[in-house]
Amino acid sequence: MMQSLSDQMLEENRDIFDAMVHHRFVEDIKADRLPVAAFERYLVFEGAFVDTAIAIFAYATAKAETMAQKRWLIGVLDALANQQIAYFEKTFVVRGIDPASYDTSREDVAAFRDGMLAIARNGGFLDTIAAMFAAEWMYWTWSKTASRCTINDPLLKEWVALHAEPAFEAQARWLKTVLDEAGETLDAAERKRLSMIFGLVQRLEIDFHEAAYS
Ligand SMILES: Cc1ncc(C[n+]2csc(CCO)c2C)c(N)n1
Repeated sequence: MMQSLSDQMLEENRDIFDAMVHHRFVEDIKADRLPVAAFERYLVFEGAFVDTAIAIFAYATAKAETMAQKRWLIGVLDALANQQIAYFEKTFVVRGIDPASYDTSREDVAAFRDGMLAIARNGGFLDTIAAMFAAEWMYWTWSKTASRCTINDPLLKEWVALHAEPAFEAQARWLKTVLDEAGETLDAAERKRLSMIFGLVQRLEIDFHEAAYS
């Protein structure tokens, strides 16, 4: 039997995926030593990215092939706008963070945003699904481990818990299933191209998470 497309993507990009799930940002969270300044910088960059994710999933919704896919993606959009964005609105108030005083146009942060947006705007439906599978499978993987660690900052603990919970797992698994079903009828070149998107996203993610430190 042919290997599933998602397994092929994970296998071909194992080194870069492992580098991201063991990034110092992740290791610092697991050891409960993420510097406050790094967390707050990350929160501003990440809040801006969640706004971008709404645009990415809106492109995916427009390009979806079936009504079942559109219905699922509209659910994702609802969760982004009403749960994820709400988390940032609350967090910025509680911590007295002014997002306008941070530079979200810096190169590493912009490269992630523009790279993800370009895939969604210029690519086909599966390109966006591959990119978001890369982003979400990676978050779910490290958050599952980190959620079992002691995290003293309640807002950081909440953010990690959000990505370890069943609703987020279901979202990551949905992306995986879409890829695996489509992958059965794709030729080797197309499967390779989608796998390379997975790798590109991990590289952009590594730089994005490094940006929290400077
Ligand atoms: C930098 C960065 N990369 C990946 C995720 C994972 N993630 C969590 S929610 C969401 C969008 C739709 O569910 C994505 C991609 C993140 N939050 N931030």
